[in-house]
Amino acid sequence: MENSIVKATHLWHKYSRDWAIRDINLEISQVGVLGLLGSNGAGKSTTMNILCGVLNQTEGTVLIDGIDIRKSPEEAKMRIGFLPQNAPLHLDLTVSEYLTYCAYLRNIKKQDIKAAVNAAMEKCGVAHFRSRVINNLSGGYRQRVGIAQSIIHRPKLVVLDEPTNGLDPNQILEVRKLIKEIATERAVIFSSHILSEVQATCDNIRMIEGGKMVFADTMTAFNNYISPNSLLVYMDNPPGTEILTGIPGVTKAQLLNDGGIRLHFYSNTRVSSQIIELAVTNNWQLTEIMLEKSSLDEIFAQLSNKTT
Ligand SMILES: Nc1ncnc2c1ncn2[C@@H]1O[C@H](COP(=O)(O)OP(=O)(O)OP(=O)(O)O)[C@@H](O)[C@H]1O
Repeated sequence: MENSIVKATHLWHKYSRDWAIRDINLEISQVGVLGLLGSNGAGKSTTMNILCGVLNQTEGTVLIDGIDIRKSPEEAKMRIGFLPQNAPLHLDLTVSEYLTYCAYLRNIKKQDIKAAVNAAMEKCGVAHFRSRVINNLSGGYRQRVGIAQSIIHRPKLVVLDEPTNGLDPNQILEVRKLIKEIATERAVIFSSHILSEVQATCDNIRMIEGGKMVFADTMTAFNNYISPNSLLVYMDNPPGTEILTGIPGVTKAQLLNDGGIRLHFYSNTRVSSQIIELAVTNNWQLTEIMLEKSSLDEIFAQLSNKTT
């Protein structure tokens, strides 16, 4: 049987007194993007640094392509590309000088360096800036160069720690597109504290909160899990709550102080269209209807409670 690209088992880490991460397990066997979502201080960077062998875990094991990163770090790290939160760029070098330097550090054979640098520049869309000093590139292009250094040795796993942080909306879209492209050939782990960012980029999601893994599944399962299950309705001529709770799928109708009604319903039921149809038929004079979405904090809280 083929080895998993990465398999982390029972990872615990303590910087000083408190545990920064507790019993994190993670396995990737396929190419694609896995999103590591968590609020600030949740433990994402700690996990990523351990996966990349930059930080030694207090407990647990990390296997990269079956190789224990603590026992055979050089061999394991040949299979990993890493873009830490602060990209390790040399601002005074040109793009091609910097990537050539990275290729040397990655022990690429001398005769193969030029081709490796060209391939990484092409893939990341920076070939036309090969002679430009990195200091003179925009944030988005610097991040592309950071991603280029992470794939220069064609690793099986690329780990990107908050790669879109600090970029403007257009740059974010471009970097997301690039991440998806590089993930067609390898496994990519991508961290963010922004839910929409992970939703837009990832096939699978792992959520960390308070150092613990609180959700591990596909993005589709996550979206189903967090799909809204309440809506707010405002009507000038509302019916009694007993009529509303009689609508198939509605579990509870709650009168609000501002005159609105909060309707709770089972997910996957088409309650809003039923309300609209009934309001027209019965002259309830519907003025406003909107789905209520949980905030990320609420989702974290729900998931954390579920697992503790
Ligand atoms: N070098 C360190 N020494 C002591 N504590 C640390 C160190 N680095 C991180 N921590 C603590 O470990 C916990 C997890 O931090 P970590 O940086 O892994 O979180 P994160 O999810 O990456 O957050 P952010 O998005 O803010 O970087 C936090 O409580 C943090 O304060």
